[in-house]
Amino acid sequence: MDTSLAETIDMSSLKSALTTGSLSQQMLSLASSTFRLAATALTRLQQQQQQEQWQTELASLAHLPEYSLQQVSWHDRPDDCWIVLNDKVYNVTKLVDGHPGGMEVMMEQAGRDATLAFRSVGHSIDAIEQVDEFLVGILPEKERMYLRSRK
Ligand code: HEM
Repeated sequence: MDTSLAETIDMSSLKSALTTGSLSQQMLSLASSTFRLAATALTRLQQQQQQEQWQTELASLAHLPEYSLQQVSWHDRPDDCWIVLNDKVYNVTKLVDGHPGGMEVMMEQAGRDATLAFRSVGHSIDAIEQVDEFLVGILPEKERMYLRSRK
């Protein structure tokens, strides 16, 4: 093959490879920006939904008395046992004896915030629904970690 023809072919295939490469890079970068935008929008939407859910829950709890963590800590005996779950205060005295997970685990949490301990057990839906019957109050706003009002 004549050298100048070979050079022309190589140059044109190189040019096309480069053009195709940069085009696919641009498409990749566009796709990744779109994905990032969609992910950000989804996160915002989830945060907004979570806020709305908290607002609704807060409104339904407005009638409850507020008890501070210090007040809850005074109820740390088997015959007077309170715990905090998700910023809400529960008088679980009647559950202590009959708790399916045992009295000891319950007493380890007596008078304390038991949110993480309760969650880490992986209680059933039934157990989570049962919690409501022991509800007696809510933490004051400055001590809440989950149920915050919109600022
Ligand atoms: C109002 C509060 C609570 C209620 C109504 C409750 C209810 C229950 C129920 C119904 C079960 C049987 C298993 C299930 O259905 O998930 C259970 C198991 C258990 N609970 Fe609770 N519980 C409460 C608080 C706690 C707390 C604060 C702890 C502390 C770690 C705890 C630790 C456990 C453990 C270790 C088991 C055994 C899990 C197993 O055997 O797989 N529970 N609870």
